[in-house]
Amino acid sequence: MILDQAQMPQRLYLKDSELARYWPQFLTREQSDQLFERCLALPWEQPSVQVFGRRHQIPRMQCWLGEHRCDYRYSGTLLKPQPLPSWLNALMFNVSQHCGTRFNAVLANRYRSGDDKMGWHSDNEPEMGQQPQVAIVSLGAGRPLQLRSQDHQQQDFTMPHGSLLQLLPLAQRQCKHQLPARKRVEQERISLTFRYIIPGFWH
Ligand SMILES: O=C(O)CCC(=O)C(=O)O
Ligand SMILES: [Fe+2]
Repeated sequence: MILDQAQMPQRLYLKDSELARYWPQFLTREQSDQLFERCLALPWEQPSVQVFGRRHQIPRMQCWLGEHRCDYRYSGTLLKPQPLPSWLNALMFNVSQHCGTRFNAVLANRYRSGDDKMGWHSDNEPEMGQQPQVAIVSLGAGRPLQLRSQDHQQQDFTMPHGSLLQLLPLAQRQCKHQLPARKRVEQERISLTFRYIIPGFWH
């Protein structure tokens, strides 16, 4: 993997193919602070999911929001979207323009401390279509997001307050990513992971 940091956005390549685009300072400090405060008031939940036949609570909080009929199937449960508040809709439009694609839903994740985390996965559920699109806006504590290819090359993104990371469809096909625990982090982190969902896929 090669990260080209010469221009904005920074671009990550695997051989000749682009995997990701990274804007370390997408939002200003003021915008990021205001967004973080607004996100705290979202209807957060900590659902239980079934993994290999056992139920357990996910190690973070989450909230699924989106346009009409953008249901998301996640570890055996079907998430119905909460309506998008106007400030989040405006951010989704802005992120869509930067990424050159259209998002219509967002999975918000809240890591209450460094103990909360998300394990290795790809975001390629069938309702995301053949070219799964995800872009992540990070707020609060800086926590590294790790991207690893099938042949175990790895790139870490530091994801500071107000940064944006676009994972291109190839990154979901060829790599996995995770947000590991960071024992010494006490501050909260919130990520807004914008996605495109085929409306009505599960109807
Ligand atoms: O919190 C993050 O930055 C990553 C979240 C993620 O990978 C996801 O929601 O699928
Ligand atoms: Fe993900």
